[in-house]
Amino acid sequence: MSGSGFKSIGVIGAGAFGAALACAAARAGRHVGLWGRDATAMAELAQTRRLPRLDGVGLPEAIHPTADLAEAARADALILAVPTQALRDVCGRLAGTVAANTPLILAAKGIERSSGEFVSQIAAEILPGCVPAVLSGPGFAADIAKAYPTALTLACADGSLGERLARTIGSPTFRLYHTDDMRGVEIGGAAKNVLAIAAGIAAGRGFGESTVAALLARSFAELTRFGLAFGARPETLAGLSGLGDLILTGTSSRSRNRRFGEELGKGIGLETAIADVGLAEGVWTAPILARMAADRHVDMPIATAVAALVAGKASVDQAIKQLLSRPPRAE
Ligand SMILES: NC(=O)C1=CN([C@@H]2O[C@H](COP(=O)(O)OP(=O)(O)OC[C@H]3O[C@@H](n4cnc5c(N)ncnc54)[C@H](OP(=O)(O)O)[C@@H]3O)[C@@H](O)[C@H]2O)C=CC1
Ligand SMILES: O=C(CO)COP(=O)(O)O
Repeated sequence: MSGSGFKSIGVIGAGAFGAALACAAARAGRHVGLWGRDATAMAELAQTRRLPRLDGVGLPEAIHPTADLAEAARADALILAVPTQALRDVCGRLAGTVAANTPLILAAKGIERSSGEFVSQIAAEILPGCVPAVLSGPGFAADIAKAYPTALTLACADGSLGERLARTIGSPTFRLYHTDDMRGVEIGGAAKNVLAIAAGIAAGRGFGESTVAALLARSFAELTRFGLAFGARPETLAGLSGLGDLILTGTSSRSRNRRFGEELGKGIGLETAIADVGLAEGVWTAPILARMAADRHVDMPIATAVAALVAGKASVDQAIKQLLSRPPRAE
């Protein structure tokens, strides 16, 4: 099933999502180089061909694990699947290695906390000769690796290139919708992580599903207000990468962001919760998201409460009291 997409893909970042996207690309008939920074771990993966982080899924034959960045970068298109706060550094390491006009599919979900830049802005700044695209939507890495039916959105300013990229890594079980609204797709992925922390806090604190549902509906209102203020299209925000991913992340304890919130809700301290769940992008995006919203006078009480919590400026009880003291207004 190799279709009319690009022949080879380099996946930069061999964590859960990078490995899952490598499996998807291999399933779509591509030759895949999978780069990870830990040479020992990559050699072990090449030998065992098992992905313990993804419930032991086997590594398809078409995937070549490597710790040589230049080797993985010699591909028709790249997928960048490192954490948002590491993206600038990794793009810098790719500069001088990656060929001009290479499409870069950005898979991280966050906003850079030092600059307030979205992932496509970071890539455009550090690798101006490449063409950014953004992949986001509801899909846990393990589900994608196991070829459970999933649907995500791939955004690229050049619509025909976006469609070609979607054909390159998409398949009947990895359904990729396409759009040219990159900003909308990257905002959905970044904001939903922060808002899912709030849903987790409510669940962890022992409140029922009614509370979580109300919180998620008001979270979606916040995500939409923020997105519109930053140039996103409403249909993108209401689609897979916005509402779709907010539903998945805000309701499933398999989400690290939601689990981080659950731990805080149960009274576990910040540092312990961070260590327990691993990468919860919302922890790092919350403060900058709240600041960007305040600068544009966008009302985001839930995201702002999460930002105060992760900065250690409010306790869970104080944040809840603050939210519940807001007068209900016209919906
Ligand atoms: N997991 C999921 O279900 C999904 C994740 N995403 C997004 O994908 C991104 C990555 O998440 P995920 O793969 O789950 O996270 P993981 O923690 O599983 O993996 C992150 C990977 O990035 C590597 N890494 C971290 N910092 C650097 C750096 N400075 N240079 C090079 N490599 C680095 C890590 O290497 P090392 O192991 O050596 O530390 C690790 O291999 C996040 O933005 C996340 O929101 C999106 C959709 C689904
Ligand atoms: O983005 C995700 C699913 O779409 C994964 O969520 P977590 O990063 O919270 O685990």
